[in-house]
Amino acid sequence: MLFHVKMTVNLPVDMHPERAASLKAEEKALAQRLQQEGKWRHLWRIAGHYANYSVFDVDSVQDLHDLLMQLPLFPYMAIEVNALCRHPSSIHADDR
Ligand SMILES: O=C(O)C[C@H]1C=CC(=O)O1
Repeated sequence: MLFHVKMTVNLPVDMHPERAASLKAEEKALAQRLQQEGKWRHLWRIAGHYANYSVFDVDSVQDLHDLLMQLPLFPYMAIEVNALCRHPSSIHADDR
């Protein structure tokens, strides 16, 4: 199942810079692992924002929820989820 996810990061202004750097490093490591595993299919920065558009390929809504909740930056993100299905005019056979 494919999901389009928007994540907007809002770190507290008073968060210690070392804590912020540590969370970002943990997030990056997990994000890259999930990309290598094929679960995090796309990761795009939204220009001008500390936010991203992502596409996840997971087995269920529960899997998506569990994945998002384990992200180190999860407590500091506003997350919007949209489920995707195949468009009848798409020429890409790997859409699903
Ligand atoms: O930077 C972000 O958009 C937040 C988050 C998503 C992946 C990652 O490494 O950090």
